[in-house]
Amino acid sequence: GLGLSTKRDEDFGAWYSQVVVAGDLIDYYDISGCYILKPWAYAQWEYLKEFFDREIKELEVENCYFPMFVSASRLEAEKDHIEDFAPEVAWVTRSGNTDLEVPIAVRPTSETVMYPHYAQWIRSHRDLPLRLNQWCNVVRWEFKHPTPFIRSREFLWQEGHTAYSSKAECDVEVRQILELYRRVYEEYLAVPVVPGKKSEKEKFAGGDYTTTVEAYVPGSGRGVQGATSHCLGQNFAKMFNIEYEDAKGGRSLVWQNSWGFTTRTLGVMYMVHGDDDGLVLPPKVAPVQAIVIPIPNSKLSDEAKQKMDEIATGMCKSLKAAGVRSKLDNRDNYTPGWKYNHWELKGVPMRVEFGARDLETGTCVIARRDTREKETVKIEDLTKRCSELCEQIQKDMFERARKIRDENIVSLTSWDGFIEALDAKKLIMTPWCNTKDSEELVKKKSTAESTGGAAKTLCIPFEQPALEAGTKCFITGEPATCWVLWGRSY
Ligand SMILES: O=C(C[C@H]1NCCC[C@H]1O)Cn1cnc2c(c1=O)CCCC2
Ligand SMILES: [Mg+2]
Repeated sequence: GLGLSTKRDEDFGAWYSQVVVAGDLIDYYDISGCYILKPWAYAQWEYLKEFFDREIKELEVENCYFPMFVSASRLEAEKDHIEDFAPEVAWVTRSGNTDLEVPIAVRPTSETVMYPHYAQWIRSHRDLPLRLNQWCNVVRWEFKHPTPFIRSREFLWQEGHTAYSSKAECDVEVRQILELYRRVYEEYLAVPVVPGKKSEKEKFAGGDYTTTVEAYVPGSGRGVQGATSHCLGQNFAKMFNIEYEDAKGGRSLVWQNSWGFTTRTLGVMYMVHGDDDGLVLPPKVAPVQAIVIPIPNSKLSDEAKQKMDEIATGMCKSLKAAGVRSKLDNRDNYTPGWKYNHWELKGVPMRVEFGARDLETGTCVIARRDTREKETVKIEDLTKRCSELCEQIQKDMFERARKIRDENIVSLTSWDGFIEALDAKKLIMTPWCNTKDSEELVKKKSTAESTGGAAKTLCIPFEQPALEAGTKCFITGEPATCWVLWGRSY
């Protein structure tokens, strides 16, 4: 289309940078790694937020808001894992011309902000479970190349932080939340994900175990961590002394979870579904699902043109009444061609073309953005058809993405072909002995034997293929204990 000068298969990174601007999602900002979320993108974040917020409230989670500033003493309370993140922490060191006595950190995540207060609030088993969530921004001064939505120095997310009296309750909730993340991707963003457990090397170091939903970006062949739900065990309870008097009068430490998803979800969706004409939005998150474009021609009398506008306005009204988010583009300062290109760049799922001839025949044309198929319908059938198409397009986009994802996962039982598969933009399932050393070895070998970047484990899928007794780990030859999914990743 007019807006994109780079084709997706030519240079995926350049294509993506253009498509997020041409689709009117973001504007660049004068501070590196920061982006402006324009209304077209923010509305999509709101759809995801609306769904997830409603669902966690069903799980009796309550929203709250904690300060974005963290004292150095609190931030450094969790020595072990903070040090390898330290370079990412942004600090406020002065106000006006006056240096602060003690620098203050900007939250990169809120465990250390919240948990000293959890320790104050949780005294008795009657104070449990405590389930809080906040929708907010966080700042991480990343040094890797920033990518809109995927990696930015400030991003929006929700972070849930819960405390229970038993590990069993944590284990249940971890998976309930992970299922909600799967639904965010598969039911709203039409992006298939692999739910699974992170390896010891890849998990959140401060926690007990990490579960994740992993997506696949065909354009780059990379895996991407979609959202994470961690069981923290009692690690933070020990650190912050979050203990309570249990029913028998004894003292116990709480068990905790923390879970988050971010605006990265949107970037993954744009990468998976976008094409050379721009964004392709799944109807569930499309701010406009049907754009109605009347195409008057010069031969029409004024009253005929007036009639067309009235009918087109009526179409929008009827679509809205049926729950289809529609908009009328009858601006007289743009040509139909310009409008087609404009709304294709923005990824609007359906375009309704209404021309002079349609006025006589009482028809209009629906053009699908995903398949580009066109169909002529009677105007009285338009609303019903668009409602049906919203569901059909959502389903078709998901199935198409799943087929492509499945075609790009190969299984290997030895190192042979591993690098070739990575270079062919594949993800790789292998039998594995599940040790940190073997994962380090794969990272080292994949760095040494290719220029495309190291491979890491994305997750140990909960859905495990059969593992024949005696199967060997693909890299160490030791007995394999599971199948694991490898890939280059964002
Ligand atoms: O943020 C988490 C764990 C947890 N935080 C709450 C939401 C879910 C989950 O992401 C891990 N983590 C990632 N990145 C960083 C930190 C960190 O703790 C701390 C310092 C800066 C960078
Ligand atoms: Mg990070």
